[in-house]
Amino acid sequence: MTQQADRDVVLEIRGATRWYPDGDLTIRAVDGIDLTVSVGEFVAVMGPSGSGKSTLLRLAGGLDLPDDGTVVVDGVDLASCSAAALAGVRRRSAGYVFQELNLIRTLSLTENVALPLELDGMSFKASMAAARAALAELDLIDAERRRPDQVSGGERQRAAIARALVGERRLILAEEPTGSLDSTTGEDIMKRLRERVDAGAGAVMVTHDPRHAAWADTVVFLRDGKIVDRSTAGGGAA
Ligand SMILES: Nc1ncnc2c1ncn2[C@@H]1O[C@H](COP(=O)(O)OP(=O)(O)OP(=O)(O)O)[C@@H](O)[C@H]1O
Repeated sequence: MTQQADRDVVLEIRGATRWYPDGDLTIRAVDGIDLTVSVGEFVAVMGPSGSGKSTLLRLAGGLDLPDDGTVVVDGVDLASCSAAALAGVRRRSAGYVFQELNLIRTLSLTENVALPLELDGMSFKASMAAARAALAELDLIDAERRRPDQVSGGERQRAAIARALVGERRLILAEEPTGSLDSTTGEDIMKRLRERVDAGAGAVMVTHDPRHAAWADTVVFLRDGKIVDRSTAGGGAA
């Protein structure tokens, strides 16, 4: 692999295993998973309830650490990080779109998107400028001064994607990002996410909806914590 190719890898998971005690038994929520994601690559994760999708996403974002195996985000091995360094990776490298979005209700969309940068020590002025650029990429600049409850559900989703990818971040981890949106708005969100990935990010998205998975390049299917199938998807091609 060339150095250039190495730099394009934003997520490298090797043999990741995460287990939970369950009485006398052990639940292997994630059981020896390998997954590599590069810039420009969109991976959808599907599988039945309890198959390990959320656990895998949490490991990828450093919200949880594996009991075995390695997770490398943007060249940083998360196991070697202190708690502070791990928080830094979450602010600088990997952005998470939670199902419930977690936008702060009292802040404008720009302030919401700027927040991770400000927390990372960037000046107010520079972080607001970067937030506006991230909002503009998702066609939200006209709504930048509004608060989350003053915009549509689709606009809130787009703002959450902008926040996940503001600044230098190149990895977006999304949990069913279309939530309760109607199907037209849901498709629009997928299209935006696809465009943002094509512009220079890697994405891993957990979804139950095959129409949304069709926007990905690769779909991985989990069962009992293992990848049981990988297939090539349409990447959004009509
Ligand atoms: N904190 C925890 N403590 C104990 N068991 C857990 C914990 N988190 C997850 N599990 C178990 O690990 C397995 C995988 O859970 P996970 O939430 O990753 O599945 P999922 O595929 O995301 O499910 P769903 O589609 O229902 O959200 C399940 O058996 C679950 O009960």
